[in-house]
Amino acid sequence: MPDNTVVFRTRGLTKTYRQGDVEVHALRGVDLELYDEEMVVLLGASGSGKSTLLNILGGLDVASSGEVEYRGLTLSRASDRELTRYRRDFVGFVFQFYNLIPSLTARENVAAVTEIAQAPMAPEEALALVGLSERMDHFPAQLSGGEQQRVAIARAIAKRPQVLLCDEPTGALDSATGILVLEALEKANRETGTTTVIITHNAAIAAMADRVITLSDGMISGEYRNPERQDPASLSW
Ligand SMILES: Nc1ncnc2c1ncn2[C@@H]1O[C@H](COP(=O)(O)OP(=O)(O)OP(=O)(O)O)[C@@H](O)[C@H]1O
Repeated sequence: MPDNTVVFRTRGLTKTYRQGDVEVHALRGVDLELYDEEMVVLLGASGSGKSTLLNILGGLDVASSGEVEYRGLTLSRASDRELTRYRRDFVGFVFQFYNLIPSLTARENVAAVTEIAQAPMAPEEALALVGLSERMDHFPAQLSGGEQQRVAIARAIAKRPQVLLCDEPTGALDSATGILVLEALEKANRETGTTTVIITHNAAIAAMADRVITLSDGMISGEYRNPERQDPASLSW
């Protein structure tokens, strides 16, 4: 169960992209708390700023103004070197496209990360957690899209990250396959206690979260807590 320890706190977060003379205000003052072990779904229309926010939380990008803290570490004032260490030690990422290395098996794709982590799971344990014990020696081209995404989840969780940031993890999948991927994320969150953020424009996914945050035009426009989390198997879209 999530507790009330704050993991992330943002204050007045903005991000402005400049393209020639045009300024795009991707984030326009985001104040947010994320708590230890919780499962958050971040909903919003295309262009609302979801990926921008996730990338700043994950130390892949920096804000234009405002503050972001991760357990007391001020990411908004961290050096590139500190951000690299933060990402390596604390953050797992899952993206819409799986970014697996085609010449390595599922097990080897996961091992490529666990070899450089401090106290990782065995690749076999991470792959079992996402239901892929029978597919460990397959190459990405021999796996379905949903299986490849589950390998990507195994790779992200095998280093036991404190936070798991998922950007449209089911965006490239049909609904039945997407649900298997969400089940893998649900199980990983439940069994490892990793604070998990899933961004999506698919409102049906919100029911599996502890808490749902909505972004519109670069600002938080809504937030609520589900009385209980729905099993992803019961979702449909
Ligand atoms: N590198 C960039 N340069 C310029 N503008 C950008 C850049 N990245 C994002 N933007 C713009 O910032 C705004 C927010 O983009 P962002 O990708 O965060 O939205 P999103 O909610 O994740 O959208 P989607 O669901 O389509 O991925 C959009 O208007 C986008 O065009």
